[in-house]
Amino acid sequence: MAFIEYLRTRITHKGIRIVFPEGEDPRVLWAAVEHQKEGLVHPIVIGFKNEIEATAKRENIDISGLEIVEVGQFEHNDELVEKFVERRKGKIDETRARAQLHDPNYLGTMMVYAGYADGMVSGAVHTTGQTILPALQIIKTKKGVNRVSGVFILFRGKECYLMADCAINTEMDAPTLAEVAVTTDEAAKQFGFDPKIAMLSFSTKGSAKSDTVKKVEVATYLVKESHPEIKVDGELQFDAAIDPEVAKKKAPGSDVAGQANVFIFPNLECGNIGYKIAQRLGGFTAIGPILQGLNMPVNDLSRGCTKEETYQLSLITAVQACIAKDEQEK
Ligand SMILES: CC(C)(COP(=O)(O)OP(=O)(O)OC[C@H]1O[C@@H](n2cnc3c(N)ncnc32)[C@H](O)[C@@H]1OP(=O)(O)O)[C@@H](O)C(=O)NCCC(=O)NCCS
Ligand SMILES: CC(=O)OP(=O)(O)O
Repeated sequence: MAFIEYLRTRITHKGIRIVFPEGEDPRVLWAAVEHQKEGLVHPIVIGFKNEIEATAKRENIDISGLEIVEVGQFEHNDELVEKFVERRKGKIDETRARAQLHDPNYLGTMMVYAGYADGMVSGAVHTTGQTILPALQIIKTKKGVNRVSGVFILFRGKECYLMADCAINTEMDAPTLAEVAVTTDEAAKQFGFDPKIAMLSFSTKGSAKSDTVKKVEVATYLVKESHPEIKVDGELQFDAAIDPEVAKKKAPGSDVAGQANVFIFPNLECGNIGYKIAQRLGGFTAIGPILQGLNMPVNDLSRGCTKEETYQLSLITAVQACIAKDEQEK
């Protein structure tokens, strides 16, 4: 089954509400309306009604019946202000909280936090920092997770891979890198993969020596030690990770090299550049960055995303919301 079809089968709860804070953007509006037509996910768009209507008219999108929340007009705004101040415990006062809720990303994030939406997708217009900072401050990390990171799912025909961290952590030491591997393993399993994780480097099994190679080697050790059940190996170059013939030469005996489907990059430069090369030169569809380690599903888009990628990321967000509901019900 194609990956997107598979995702649709994972929407196991009715009426999952996904909020889109960038309702004026044509890609976002198209994705929201696709959900409305399909009926699997209930979209809520944030934005100025007249601008949303103008986009709809220009792009010939039928928005009749679409739920629109105007910034500053949300009927539960006072409750959101109160909950925002309470959550930030002394870091924000009522006046600033009220003003910040005019930022659609803060409004959308607070709607998720307060239970008026089950997940949020933004970032088609805003930078990653603008999109995710409200989630880091308000939704916060899950118990046991120190750093949120961003994973991409890349697919081309039947080929499907995960790559992380492509989005968030500008500085990563060995324990952070190990945590990215562990949370990506969990995400991969949630989306139906049998993860085999390559901890990437410019060196394979000690072929080069440097502090950054050592960092990846230590991170691999930390994952193996803390989670012996995870299939992980490193440090590996990309060719040794993906090509069985190269793996035989560079990493003989490895049960991951040559067959990896999850790639953990040593730093954010590699991660962000790497996924974009696969997308732009390799012809892969890239869905993400999917934020891992947050308490509730909030996901970012690249400003270069297509309308289809926007729709696909919101489908993933809805699957994460279903998983969260299942966990709550346990
Ligand atoms: C994510 C990012 C915006 C965070 O900004 P920052 O200035 O480092 O954030 P701060 O250190 O001021 O922390 C702000 C809050 O977020 C939390 N935080 C920051 N990074 C976090 C992370 N990776 N995981 C969890 N929480 C995090 C902090 O604990 C802090 O919470 P608090 O206010 O409750 O104490 C920043 O790291 C960034 O811009 N990353 C690169 C994003 C990017 O452009 N990627 C490329 C395109 S995808
Ligand atoms: C994920 C990412 O790179 O986002 P943007 O292209 O918006 O910077």
